[in-house]
Amino acid sequence: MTLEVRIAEGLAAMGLALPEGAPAKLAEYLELLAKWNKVHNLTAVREPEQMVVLHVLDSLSVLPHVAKAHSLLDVGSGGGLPGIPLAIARPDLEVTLLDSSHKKVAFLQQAKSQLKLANVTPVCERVESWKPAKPFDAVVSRAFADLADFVVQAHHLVAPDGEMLAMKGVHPFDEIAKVPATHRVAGVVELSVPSLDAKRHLVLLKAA
Ligand SMILES: C[S@@+](CC[C@H](N)C(=O)[O-])C[C@H]1O[C@@H](n2cnc3c(N)ncnc32)[C@H](O)[C@@H]1O
Repeated sequence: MTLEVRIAEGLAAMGLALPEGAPAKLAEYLELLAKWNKVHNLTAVREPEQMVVLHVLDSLSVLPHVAKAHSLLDVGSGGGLPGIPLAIARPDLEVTLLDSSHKKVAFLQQAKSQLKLANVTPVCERVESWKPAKPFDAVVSRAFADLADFVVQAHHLVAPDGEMLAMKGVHPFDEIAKVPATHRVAGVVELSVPSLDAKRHLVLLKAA
């Protein structure tokens, strides 16, 4: 089975209808990530089936929860996760990929140009000191920081009626207890990722 067919199968299992050509582009992204990974060590996940599940399908499990957003910031994007799969799934969504590592952002620039992702903007900055021209409707992170640090470091980047979304594994009860009083947990959604034998939760945070 090709990567593209495996991705299409996973998307169908999740009930996600993506634009024409998206599975091929997602496969091209994984191939580019695997190629760069040989030299630059961008992600510990290297096996193709694991890349499909842990990178593409895991990232896209967030898609229904950013349906109303017009702009999205991926904080600590690394190799572009979850931001690049979301940008491929939603060409109308303006996606900014932020990372403080020059090496990671060089890869994100390459991915933008090779995959022709007109809606993607890579940025090399530290999140806590970055001052963009406009705040974002959705500020998302995966494997970036605990909830309290995510709120403290990234809250200034969220539009007044926007939302922060943190991708987590098991229900993060302990982290939720430490969310600063400036913010409230608006919801904790259990995410379903086909072929993944582990828990996934999305924590939604809003200004209190
Ligand atoms: C564990 S990686 C996660 C990458 C990606 N989100 C994923 O799920 O595969 C965390 C990333 O956060 C970036 N990072 C750490 N501190 C940062 C900061 N203060 N501002 C921006 N990026 C930061 C690191 O360079 C790294 O690429």
